[in-house]
Amino acid sequence: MTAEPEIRTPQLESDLEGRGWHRLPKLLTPSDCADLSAMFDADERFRSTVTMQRHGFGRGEYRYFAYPLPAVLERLRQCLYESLAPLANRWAARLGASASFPADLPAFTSLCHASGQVRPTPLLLRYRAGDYNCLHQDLYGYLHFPFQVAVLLSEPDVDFDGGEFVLTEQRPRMQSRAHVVPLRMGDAVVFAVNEAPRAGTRGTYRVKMRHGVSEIRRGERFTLGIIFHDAR
Ligand SMILES: O=C(O)CCC(=O)C(=O)O
Ligand SMILES: [Fe+2]
Repeated sequence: MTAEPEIRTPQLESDLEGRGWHRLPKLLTPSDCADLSAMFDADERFRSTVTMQRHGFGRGEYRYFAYPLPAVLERLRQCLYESLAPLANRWAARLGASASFPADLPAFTSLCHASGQVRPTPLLLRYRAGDYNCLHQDLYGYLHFPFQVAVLLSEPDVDFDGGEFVLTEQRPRMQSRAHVVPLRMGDAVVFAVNEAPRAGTRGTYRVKMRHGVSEIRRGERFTLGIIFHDAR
């Protein structure tokens, strides 16, 4: 991990408000990326494996980590949570939600566990030529943190072609808007899990976000997904 991730709050906040995503360049070093990708075959690290085509989720494979998480992931998850929790609370207030997110991840994890969401959600994804990830949301129960993070672990144009990270914003009474997030190896994207508040001329409205990955045309693409709420 590159020291402590540099999170510039005003930029993060205005990006998430304006378009639902913010890029964190070089969140992980190339050697962290290689170590994490290599973990894909370490069965003892994972609690379950999903073959996406079996569920109509797309094509490719992903694996949910078991607790305890690898040290670099645990540290990153805690540190990102702490940076994002104040904004999560501001969003909850604007969306009229009663949720209040504690300042640190162990406290939020305790809330998840108390409401029956006990299984870890961070995951490793592997795509090969022809694979893709359909637009979706990562909601795993009643409690959900409004942001999640994905870190690209492979290098575009070198390790793979295609495989763009995409997001859509579904806006009330308007056509959906699409985003393609430019990522290099080690870069991360912070994005809204579900609903994002947006300032309109007649007050705040809600935008529904979905994310996915376009088809990989060549090679192999790994991603680390960091979701903060645990699953039922
Ligand atoms: O592979 C990707 O870039 C997207 C992964 C994903 O869906 C996630 O991290 O939740
Ligand atoms: Fe996802």
